[in-house]
Amino acid sequence: MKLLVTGGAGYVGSVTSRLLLDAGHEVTVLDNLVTGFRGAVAPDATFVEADIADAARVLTPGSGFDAVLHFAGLIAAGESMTKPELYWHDNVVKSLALLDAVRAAGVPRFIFSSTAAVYGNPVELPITESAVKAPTNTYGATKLTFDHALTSEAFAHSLAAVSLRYFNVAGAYIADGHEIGERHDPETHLIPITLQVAAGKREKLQIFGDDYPTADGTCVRDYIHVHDLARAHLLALEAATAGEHRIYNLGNGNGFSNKQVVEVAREVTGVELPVEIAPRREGDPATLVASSDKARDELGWVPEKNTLQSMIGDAWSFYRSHVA
Ligand SMILES: NC(=O)c1ccc[n+]([C@@H]2O[C@H](COP(=O)([O-])OP(=O)(O)OC[C@H]3O[C@@H](n4cnc5c(N)ncnc54)[C@H](O)[C@@H]3O)[C@@H](O)[C@H]2O)c1
Ligand SMILES: O=c1ccn([C@@H]2O[C@H](COP(=O)(O)OP(=O)(O)O[C@H]3O[C@H](CO)[C@H](O)[C@H](O)[C@H]3O)[C@@H](O)[C@H]2O)c(=O)[nH]1
Repeated sequence: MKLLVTGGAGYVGSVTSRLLLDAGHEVTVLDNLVTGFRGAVAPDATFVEADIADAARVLTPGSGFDAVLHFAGLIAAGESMTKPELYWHDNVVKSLALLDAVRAAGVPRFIFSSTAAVYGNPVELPITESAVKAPTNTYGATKLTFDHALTSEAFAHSLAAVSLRYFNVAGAYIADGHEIGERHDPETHLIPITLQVAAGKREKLQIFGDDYPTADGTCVRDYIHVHDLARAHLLALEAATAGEHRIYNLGNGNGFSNKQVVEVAREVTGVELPVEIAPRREGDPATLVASSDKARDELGWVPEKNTLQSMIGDAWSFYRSHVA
């Protein structure tokens, strides 16, 4: 297929581009590099440095794209509480402009990076796709809003839309001579921050809150290896059906507390990581654990790298050779 990958200079988009290219697809990456890196774009993809709001430059009528995979966006849940306007603009206003361009160019399929953050504090665990959606942060609210836009787009204009609701993405793609991993600046995610401490780039790790209603008082998250996540996009492309908006949770169904993540990072890196308990971060739900049964049943998706050891191990390997 001829594919447009927005956000292909970022973490998940660059790994997925690699798998798409290796599967024989033709990939154009569109990214404005606001948080991404030119060097992360797959060398055998065509690169267009542009904003998604200007996607019509690439998605011209007759351009013949078979699908858009939309990874571009702002992703820091904490920042979305202090600078919400940035999130509404990038994740909704500009994403709607992208959708206009998709419609005008007649692109039949659209795969969207949605998030576990749409659910907020779950009423029941594990979280299924039909669970109550009550985001506790602006980031999740913007992603849910665009999910709604896709539902109406599929219904009204026969788009084959798929939203993949990722839980916490971790690890690096390390295969066939490629090493592609997470590189956010500033970094806000727990695992790479832990690795920065292990590498001596930060003095200590702050754990945001230890008074949550969880076994050890710290937040619990469901981590998914980026390689498994990228594979789900290839399956979603195959499954996308005109006039339907399909939605799938992608996680492992296992929750790990922030303290457990630190313990495994200590094992993997061999470094005694100094930790300080800090106040809660605004907008953080206590526990997020996925049910991915629907993705398993309908897409045939089975996560293969589902231990924290493998995720933190791959992230550490990438970090030492490419970031530190
Ligand atoms: N990383 C996670 O844990 C996680 C979890 C759930 C969902 N997601 C979603 O997955 C997607 C990718 O996440 P990531 O971790 O790879 O993020 P990332 O920050 O590494 O990549 C995002 C990319 O989008 C680009 N971008 C942002 N706004 C743009 C715009 N207006 N026009 C063009 N390019 C733009 C950035 O330059 C960057 O390269 C995001 O939509 C995010 O919300 C990520
Ligand atoms: O220095 C830090 C950084 C994070 N945390 C904690 O670690 C947990 C995980 O936080 P991350 O920032 O790594 O990830 P989030 O759960 O906030 O969010 C991530 O996963 C979500 C889905 O669950 C979203 O989609 C989002 O894009 C992505 O940032 C949270 O309890 C957070 O408070 C710390 O204690 N210290």
